[in-house]
Amino acid sequence: TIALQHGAHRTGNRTDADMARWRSLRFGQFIHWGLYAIPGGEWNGKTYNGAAEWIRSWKEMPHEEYDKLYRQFNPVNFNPQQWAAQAKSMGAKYMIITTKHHDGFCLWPSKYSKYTIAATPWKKDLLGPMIDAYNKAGIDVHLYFSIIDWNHPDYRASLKNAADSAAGKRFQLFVKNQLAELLQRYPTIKGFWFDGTWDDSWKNDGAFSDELEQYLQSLHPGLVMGSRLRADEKGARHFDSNGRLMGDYEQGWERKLPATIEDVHGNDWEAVMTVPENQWGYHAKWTGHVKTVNEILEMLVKSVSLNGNFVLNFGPKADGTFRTEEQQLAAGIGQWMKVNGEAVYNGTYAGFEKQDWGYYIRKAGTDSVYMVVFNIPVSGSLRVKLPARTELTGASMLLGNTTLTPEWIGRNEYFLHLPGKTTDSPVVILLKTVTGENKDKGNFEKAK
Ligand SMILES: COc1ccc([C@H]2[C@H](O)[C@H](O)[C@H](C)N2C)cc1
Repeated sequence: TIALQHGAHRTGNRTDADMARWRSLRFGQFIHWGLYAIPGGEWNGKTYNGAAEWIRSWKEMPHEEYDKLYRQFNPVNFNPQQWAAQAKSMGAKYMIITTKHHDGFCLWPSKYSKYTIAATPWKKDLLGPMIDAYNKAGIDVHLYFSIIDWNHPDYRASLKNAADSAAGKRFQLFVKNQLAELLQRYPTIKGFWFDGTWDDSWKNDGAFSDELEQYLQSLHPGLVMGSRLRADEKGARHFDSNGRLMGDYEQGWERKLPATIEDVHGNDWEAVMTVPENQWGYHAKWTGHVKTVNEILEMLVKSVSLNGNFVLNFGPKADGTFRTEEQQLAAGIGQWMKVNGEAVYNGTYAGFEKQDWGYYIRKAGTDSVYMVVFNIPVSGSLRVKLPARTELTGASMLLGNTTLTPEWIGRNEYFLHLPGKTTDSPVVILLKTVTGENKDKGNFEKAK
């Protein structure tokens, strides 16, 4: 291995209570909200086909025009209690809010910048009421923070000369001050979700990112921060130059999921997902495929079955309301979660061989294994293949609490026959299993 000062400082996952809590929550809501919601992907009658929150980078969007938008930001319909109630009914257990996206506009009245909510007609802090409302609804809040800051005069993508280096140093202090300010103003937050850390100016100063992470942990012990913050001294990101994960969980799964348990290398991880193909901030005209409730549920269940968290993104409008599609998704997901959420919360990799009908999820540290069925076979019979020396002693569908009698079909395989009625939502079955050492004679004797 390569000797590293600023690589990973830990092998294996964090085992403390704060990380166990993050791991147990499994389902989060991302919220991208800021000035980009005003144009909503459109400018002067033309549509920006990229991500709406990147419109400032669009050549048809004059920077000075974008930078005046704060003068009209006035979310008169913003109702944080409604936001929190919607998230709670959807079944989200944590929320990640953009405190400052790449454009540098701060949703809180930072004393280190003039480009904040205080300069808008709304004037008031948006983060405080939001965090309070979500916490009151029993939902943890994490703060998204972009290192890239297109508004700050000292931001440099790369440091080419002494002047750049001096600006870079001022900018690093600005970042450190704003993050400390956020922790001081919002002490109940549980973590930072860093973004915008791919430029050379950041990548080439692994020492700073390492010291910053340790500084933030010292201010707020237990803080959960993913792998996007750090670079090691050789410019490696997410995984250090010895291939070891930096940060508390792998944070690279953006609009994509791992395929198998091998893909996550035993690390904690989180996937973040947009509803349309690639829009985080509000875009007036979604084009392309808009994901359905069942598609989102499958991504959530697949993530949990592979030991990960899943975060669904919402992009509120400039006035503070959510678009109909997002309201309907939240309601549809929540309906399923009300009955089946127990298979998601505290869910972990079951250690069973994946079957075609869907996903196994083990309730952390227990013998309770859930089957979440997305593909009901034409036979209506689900093949359940258990690890060697494991016996299936019972099964029940959560919906209607219907008991299913396993039909043993040899060694450690069983059929579960679903009752005739069809359904258009994933079916969750709770399995009761016993493992070799403490099982009765049962079927293994016959099979010998
Ligand atoms: C260059 O490709 C990018 C860069 C940044 C992103 C940002 C999005 O604006 C959004 O904030 C997402 C979470 N983040 C990775 C996405 C793709």
